Amino acid sequence: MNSPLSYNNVIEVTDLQRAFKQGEHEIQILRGIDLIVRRGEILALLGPSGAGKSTFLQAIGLLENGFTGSINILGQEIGSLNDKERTAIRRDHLGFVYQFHHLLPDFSALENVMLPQLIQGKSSHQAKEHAHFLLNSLKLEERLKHYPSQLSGGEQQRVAVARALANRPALVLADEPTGNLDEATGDIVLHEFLRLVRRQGSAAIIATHNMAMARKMDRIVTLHDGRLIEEY
Ligand SMILES: Nc1ncnc2c1ncn2[C@@H]1O[C@H](COP(=O)(O)OP(=O)(O)OP(=O)(O)O)[C@@H](O)[C@H]1O
Repeated sequence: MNSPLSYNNVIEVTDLQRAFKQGEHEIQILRGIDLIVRRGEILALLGPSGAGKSTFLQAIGLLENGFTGSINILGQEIGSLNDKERTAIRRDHLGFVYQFHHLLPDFSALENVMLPQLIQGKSSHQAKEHAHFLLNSLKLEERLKHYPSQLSGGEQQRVAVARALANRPALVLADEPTGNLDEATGDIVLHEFLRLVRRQGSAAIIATHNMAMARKMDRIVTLHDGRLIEEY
């Protein structure tokens, strides 16, 4: 079997479908999504509210079941894996940033960024060094010992970005990562997020309503009527 590192495509999605029961009815939200993302590519995911962006990100982030179609991550067909193997893929190859940061409140900024690395098996020394590096690059060197409640919204979201990148994932999934911030702060955080993602060579799919930022990414895809349309 090839190692995940030998694959050029980080993810291949084929005919992904998802329906939800709403009362008596079944509503088809994703109607057959096809998408290939290559290593290092950064995609903006657009679409009106309710189009299914979060549903799509949850499916390809292996956070939800109930889908049909195929998801292949670094050459591994997800449908053929057991729960333990899926968890390992999430831990080793995927990073997540949400609209609300979901930081652990009783852990400092530094500890929040160390934790995923410790779970992956890095030594405390390695994890600390890399967390320092990420938080310094996000201009949080003065905030390492602060707890989330002692940080501003923009700072909390920058810690969440550092945490998502801590294990150098091949693919970062971000669901409106700056949706909770004012526009100016959101622009700064998204700008720094993109810079770090590019520097470490991760691919990313970023759901956003910020068109100006979307134009700075490599590709723009829009969810419309349950399908993905590529904008050229
Ligand atoms: N668990 C669920 N049960 C029933 N319907 C659901 C469920 N999750 C999502 N939906 C429906 O699926 C549709 C798509 O929701 P989703 O959150 O994916 O949209 P979105 O594009 O991310 O929207 P927004 O930009 O507002 O976050 C919505 O109509 C929503 O009501």
